[in-house]
Amino acid sequence: MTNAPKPRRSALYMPGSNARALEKAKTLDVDCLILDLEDAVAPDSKAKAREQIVSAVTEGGYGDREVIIRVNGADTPWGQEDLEAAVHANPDALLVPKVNSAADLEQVAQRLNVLGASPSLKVWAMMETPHAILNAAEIGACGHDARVRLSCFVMGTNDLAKETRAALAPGRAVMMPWLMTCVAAARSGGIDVLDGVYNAFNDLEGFEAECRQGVEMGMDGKTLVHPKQIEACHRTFSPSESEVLWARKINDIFDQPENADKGAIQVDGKMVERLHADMGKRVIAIADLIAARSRG
Ligand SMILES: CC(C)(COP(=O)(O)OP(=O)(O)OC[C@H]1O[C@@H](n2cnc3c(N)ncnc32)[C@H](O)[C@@H]1OP(=O)(O)O)[C@@H](O)C(=O)NCCC(=O)NCCSC(=O)C[C@H](O)C(=O)O
Ligand SMILES: [Mg+2]
Repeated sequence: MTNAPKPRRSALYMPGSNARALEKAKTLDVDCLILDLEDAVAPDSKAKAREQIVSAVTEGGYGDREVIIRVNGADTPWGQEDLEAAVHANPDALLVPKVNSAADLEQVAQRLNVLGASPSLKVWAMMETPHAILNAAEIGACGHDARVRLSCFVMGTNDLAKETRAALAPGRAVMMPWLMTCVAAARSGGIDVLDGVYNAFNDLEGFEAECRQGVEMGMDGKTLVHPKQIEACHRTFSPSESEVLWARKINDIFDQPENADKGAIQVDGKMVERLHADMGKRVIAIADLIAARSRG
């Protein structure tokens, strides 16, 4: 089954130890918030960050933003307590770091059931290790197993660079095979996939170029490290007016009775098939959902 369309253009990380950021997030026009207990939090601050995240999520105030808690891995001293706390807080999803295989996600799913997690709680997977890339197909296939709750991949390009020693350079040529493998694996499992972060948050030109690259690759959105990045991210990942007009036009044409028996037609000098109309339906659905938001 494929995820229902949902705007996930932007997913802003913030350290759970940063109370100001957790509060400010309530005012930011962002689709998803990733409240981090993992790499953005120093070991001595893990307990405080966990407490702050639980009380922030329990208190609420994040409106229609999707709230995701990134826990520490099960093999760390904090993983089990993070999972318990996150189940108690009941966000929209848990983000599991450094997933290596489908078995890793199955273990998390079992633990969530033991802890009595709400059926609405989803699981997102960080794709950021060499094993994750090599096992991307089996991890993506978890999208078809409702017990595993998998709904989204998040690319971890910093960890991929660290683990492989590949450069995280402008253009990302050397990362491209891994990124596209994960796009294919996500789609094969019917789930979404978000691009990695752009660390140089003051370089908005470079950031926007990387957003455009993500759109071309088929990413659903991008993970962000700073509020400055939200505007360019939404500008790039939102369907443009001309894309929406085109999508409506070809759907209207295929809906006309005289085209009921046609599989391919000519529109404005282009060959258009029903698969293009289906692609357009997704564009229209995402555009309508963005427009329906009170935050704009
Ligand atoms: C990078 C930062 C440490 C910079 O922080 P700071 O120097 O405080 O920024 P500013 O002074 O410019 O902040 C201006 C205002 O914006 C708020 N702010 C800043 N960042 C955030 C944020 N991420 N979320 C919410 N609000 C934020 C400040 O509070 C200021 O507000 P105000 O008080 O009203 O003036 C910082 O941006 C930061 O911590 N970013 C997130 C870092 C993070 O979470 N990293 C982990 C994920 S990245 C990763 O590793 C992905 C993956 O795993 C991989 O392997 O690639
Ligand atoms: Mg990482």
